[in-house]
Amino acid sequence: MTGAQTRDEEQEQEHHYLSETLNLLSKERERLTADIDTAAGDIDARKKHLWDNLRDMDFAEKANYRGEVDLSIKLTEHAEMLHKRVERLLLSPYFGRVDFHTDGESEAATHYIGVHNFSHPETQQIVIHDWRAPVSSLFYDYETGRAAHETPKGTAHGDITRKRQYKISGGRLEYMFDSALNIGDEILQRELGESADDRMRNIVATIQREQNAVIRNDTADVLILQGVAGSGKTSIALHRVAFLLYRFKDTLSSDNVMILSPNKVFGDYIADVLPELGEERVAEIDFDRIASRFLDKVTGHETFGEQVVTLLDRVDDAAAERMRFKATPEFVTRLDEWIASLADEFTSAEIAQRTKRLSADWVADAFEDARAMPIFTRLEHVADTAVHVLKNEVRDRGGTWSAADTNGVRKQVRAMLPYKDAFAVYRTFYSSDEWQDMFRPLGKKKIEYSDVFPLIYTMLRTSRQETFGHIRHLLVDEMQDYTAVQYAVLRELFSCQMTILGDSNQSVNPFSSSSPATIHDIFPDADRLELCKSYRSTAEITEFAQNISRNDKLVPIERHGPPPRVVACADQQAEVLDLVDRHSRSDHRSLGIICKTVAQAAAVHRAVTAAGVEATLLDYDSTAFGSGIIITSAHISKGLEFDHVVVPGADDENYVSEMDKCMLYIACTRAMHELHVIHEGPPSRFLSFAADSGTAVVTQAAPR
Ligand SMILES: Nc1ncnc2c1ncn2[C@@H]1O[C@H](COP(=O)(O)OP(=O)(O)OP(=O)(O)O)[C@@H](O)[C@H]1O
Repeated sequence: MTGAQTRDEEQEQEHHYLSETLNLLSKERERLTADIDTAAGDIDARKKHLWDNLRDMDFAEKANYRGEVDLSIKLTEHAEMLHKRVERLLLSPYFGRVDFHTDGESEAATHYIGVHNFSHPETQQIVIHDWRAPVSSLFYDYETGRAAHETPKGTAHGDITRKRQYKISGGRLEYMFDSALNIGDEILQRELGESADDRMRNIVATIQREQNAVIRNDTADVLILQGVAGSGKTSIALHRVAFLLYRFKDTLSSDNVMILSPNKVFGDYIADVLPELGEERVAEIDFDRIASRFLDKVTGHETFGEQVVTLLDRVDDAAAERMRFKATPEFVTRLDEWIASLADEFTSAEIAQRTKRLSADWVADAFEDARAMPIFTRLEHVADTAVHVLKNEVRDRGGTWSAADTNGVRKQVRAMLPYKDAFAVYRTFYSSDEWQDMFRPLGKKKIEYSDVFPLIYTMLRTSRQETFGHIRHLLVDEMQDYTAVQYAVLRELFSCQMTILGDSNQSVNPFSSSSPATIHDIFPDADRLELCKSYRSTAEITEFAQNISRNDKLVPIERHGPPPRVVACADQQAEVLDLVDRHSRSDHRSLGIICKTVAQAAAVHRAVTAAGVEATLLDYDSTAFGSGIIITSAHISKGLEFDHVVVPGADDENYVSEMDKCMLYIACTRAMHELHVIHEGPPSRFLSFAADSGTAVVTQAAPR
């Protein structure tokens, strides 16, 4: 009875605290709205004044006035940003509370934790702590009992006397839990049980301790994160970016961060996480865009997607061998050695202009002086110096110097190296008998994907190129799909901190994937962390996927749902339509129909839309994720997730190779709540476990 009363009292206190907080936030919103309106009026008035008096102002006055207008605009933008934060806090001001009794103090202090910091406008006391503040680590890293956190005065030791979690939506307290543990399972279970959103969402209220260690690692220059499917790698990496932006706010801004994502759809899917965390979106790039930037004027080239499509269609042993050859760190070493040896092929010769000459010795000295430069930049330097010297001599004697003279000198210097450009250097790398089969262009003007990054690397190492000098943190997702030479390219382009994450079980190209150990060899000083708990899927779906491709380190979350279904059917299209119908009658929102290839996905899309169902096809040209029913290939579905997943075409003739097995694994691990795998002929060999292990319901579709 007393306990119940206490609980009631506590509930009342919490409701009271919430309404007080909302009150303060509302007042702050009003104040900011008024500030923004006044500032907007002020800017308009200043602009008008400037316009009306433009003729009477001198240059300095105009510049001064414009500076003031710019400053007012910046201040207004800042107020608008604060306004947005307050609006967000009004919906859900906080999600956690920690009461911490610092040693030597008379009582415990209560700290509420939310997505943003908020201080009382009059007393300046902190009402809500930003989740990234040092004190908030008490919430993520400790159970009740002894704990410590950093303060400006040093480490504060003491006891956590209470930990509480809240779910507040639309400004209403939906539920709260006291938990002695790290982050109580109940809220986590509820969050995970919800429907998938159209976009990736933030997980700030339920970050787990091992995930927090990744987020708050602020010392690693390069951090390599291996994590099983659904372990929160991508979410955690984005929270880590938000944390670093907060932690280093004086030196790091969103303009200095870039995400290297597998494709544009994925970029769109994750685009909201940082804004939800109060940070601006950051720039994105993918390897295909890097390839276009360097190669568009040099040669046509296969894309990664095209390579995957070709491999899924048919594995050509010779092509596989070429991929393997170019995927290793040793290959980069050989290419480096080859590039370093180019200087030995330079033969200095006399440079002759109409009336003047420079001796071969002069050229050799100029070439030697520029030894720190990449070879083609070095040649340009020699040519520039020669032009400069000769031009001055000619002009000193009253002669004239023309563009043709400059070109003539350049041509002569270029001819001292037997290679016209980086492409010629790269082709010659394969001229030995031993390696000549390793370079096989796809026709006259197109190179294989496996040559794309070796060639770009050769370009970067043989002449100075524009790099991403302003980027100070690069996040690389799907690390297993990139080869050593791609990492070497990244190192040339980005001399900055990196967070590199992926899962070796989800490689899409078995001939050119990299393990965390290989990547660690490339970045020997990197910190290596691992996430083994899988959060996305029910335990049943995770167990099913484990049977396709086992990872003994994986720990499934204890969340249950219906067992996956393996359905034999006579008419696959009809079965897909049945499942679409069944999904539309469920409480869940998203359905992913994931095929092995884009061509298969396009065929299913045609059939489904012909039956009047609205669905989005995601192929290699897609740029946005979309919502509702999505039909795509396993490769494109990487990183995405859906409430329900249907995998059509799970026949033995379709899923047969190691690469197919990877695709099947990726497709199945996209499901959060329900998984249906369907086949018309004999089921794939990778599903043979299903019939006898009891990890799935194996059924025959009802006759139609
Ligand atoms: N601590 C957490 N609290 C709530 N949800 C979580 C947590 N960690 C992960 N999740 C959820 O698990 C799912 C998988 O997360 P995410 O996509 O970041 O994982 P991943 O390791 O990148 O997956 P994959 O490699 O399979 O694409 C998401 O729905 C995410 O919200």
